[in-house]
Amino acid sequence: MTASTEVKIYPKPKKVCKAVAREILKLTQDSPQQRFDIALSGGNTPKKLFKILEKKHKDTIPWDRIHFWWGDERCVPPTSEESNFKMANDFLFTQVPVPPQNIHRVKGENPPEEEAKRYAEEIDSSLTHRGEVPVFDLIILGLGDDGHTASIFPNRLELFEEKRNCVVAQHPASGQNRVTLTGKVLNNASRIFFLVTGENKAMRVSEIMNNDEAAKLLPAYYIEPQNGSLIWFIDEPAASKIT
Ligand SMILES: O=C1O[C@H](COP(=O)(O)O)[C@@H](O)[C@H](O)[C@H]1O
Repeated sequence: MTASTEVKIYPKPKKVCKAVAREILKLTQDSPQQRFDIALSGGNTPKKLFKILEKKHKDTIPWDRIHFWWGDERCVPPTSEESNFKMANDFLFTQVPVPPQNIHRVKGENPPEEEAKRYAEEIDSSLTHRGEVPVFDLIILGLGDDGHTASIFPNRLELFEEKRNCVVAQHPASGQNRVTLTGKVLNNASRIFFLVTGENKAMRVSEIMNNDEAAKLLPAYYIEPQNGSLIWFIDEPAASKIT
């Protein structure tokens, strides 16, 4: 964790998600006329965020200017309960006026390697670049219990040196294929928000925040935007072991 990293702690997951939703509103309103590219995280944590975006900001966020992407996706059909797209579709895209052409999903039903290549090309042809690396305006990340982020797992730390935008990675326990952005794309974002809630994340959060030796094995520790900002939005249970 560097000195420029901000850490915001809230009593409950709902407050965490309300704060992130307000930031998204502000960021998108502050860039009038421009498109705004957001990469979403998967897993369970963003569900509350999607509900709040719909409930509180349906009429105020300029949905037509936001393009939605994913930091990672499970290689499953879009109808699967495990699909990160399905979660966002059920709780956000079917509830707010996002133009369908602004939704850039990873096609989890395609052969994984082909899809990683196709998604990398779609990113390259749609986003602006800094150097040769695409720039997301905002990437929202989660933290797995094992310290993974996006689908960069602890056994794949070399993905922070990878030259491609996207690769296929396997979940270490289930072997499930995932398509994930690589470290160079994550760390080239203009902003990264970590959204972390729950006591089960407390140990990993404390290792990262305290710069413990153990953190060096955790992919989330290597999230450090080179030309952007990093904010951790955490609830009190997840922050409870920070010393
Ligand atoms: O597998 C995944 O896990 C992480 C964390 O998920 P959560 O359920 O603990 O919120 C998530 O950020 C990642 O995108 C996802 O595919």
